Amino acid sequence: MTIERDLFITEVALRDGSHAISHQFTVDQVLQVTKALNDAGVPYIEVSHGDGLSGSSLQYGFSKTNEMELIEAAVSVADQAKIAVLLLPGIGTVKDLKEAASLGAKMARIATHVTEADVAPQHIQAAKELGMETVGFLMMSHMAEVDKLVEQAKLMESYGADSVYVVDSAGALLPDGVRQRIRALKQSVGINIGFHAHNNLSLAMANTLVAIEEGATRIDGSVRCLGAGAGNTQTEVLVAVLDRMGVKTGIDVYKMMDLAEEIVAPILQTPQEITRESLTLGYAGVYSSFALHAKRAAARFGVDSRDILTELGKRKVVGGQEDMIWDVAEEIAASAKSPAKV
Ligand SMILES: CC[C@H](O)CC(=O)C(=O)O
Ligand SMILES: [Mn+2]
Repeated sequence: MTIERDLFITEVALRDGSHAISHQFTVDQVLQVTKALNDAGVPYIEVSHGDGLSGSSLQYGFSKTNEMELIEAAVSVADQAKIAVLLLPGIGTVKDLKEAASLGAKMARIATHVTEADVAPQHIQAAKELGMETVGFLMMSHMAEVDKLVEQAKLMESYGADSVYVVDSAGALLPDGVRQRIRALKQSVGINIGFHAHNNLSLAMANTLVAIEEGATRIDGSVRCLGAGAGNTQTEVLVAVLDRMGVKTGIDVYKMMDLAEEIVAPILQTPQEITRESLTLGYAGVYSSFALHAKRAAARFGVDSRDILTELGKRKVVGGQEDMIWDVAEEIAASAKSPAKV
């Protein structure tokens, strides 16, 4: 039976949510969550370290369980859903992609900074050769003007991506910024357009609805908001809202509610909410995955995590520069001890 869908939701809790729980997913958790999502009718489920394949490291945080074991577990219970993996060129390699594909992953999302799509062709082409559906994932999209974003999306299209995503990694975009970006992409590229939100300014749902209004048909969500920072667009809520709007997602609302409550909520160390750190991420335009690192650095150096994040925003620090979090914290602590003379 083919399920009718007006758009396709990718559930990212088992990848983006990895940041929120310091990459501590177990095989058992992944089995339970994936099976329930699959049975609810979610078409794509992303499973990887939070920073993508091979992200497990001192820089980004070590995974409790090897992600290939998690991918294999997810594939074993997903008889309808496709398992997706995220890869950041420079962190993950073509070898990782091959391994994930051999385990049954069917979608590769190749993520680059919004101005650096030109590091993606090799990985996109390798994913296509492996028979995977392929996404160009333009992170920190708020940092690029619309024209630049269009240029980069066209590059992703030229490399063979099936879809291109506007990724609001910092949860910093306002609805009008989403509207302009999705509208411009819709007019300029011929592939599917996707949107990935973070809820740091409590705008994930509103921004996602604007993206859909402007023609995005690939949408990310995280159940119970299990994603970096304040999480992503809450999948079970999105499914309910779209159902009320008459938009077909092919996903069962009650099953989503049940899995959110009974399977995902118990995994959370603390409920996902907009804390002062996550609000600062959106306010200052900082990568959502920096929240926990900044909180730890703040505790270590006895400084305010908001000062660290605000300074990172001013310096336009991007993913891959996590070591800067500690440098900035140390600098703030040092300048507090010896304030500059005026
Ligand atoms: C570090 C990768 C990042 O978490 C990808 C992503 O979901 C985003 O940029 O929002
Ligand atoms: Mn994200």
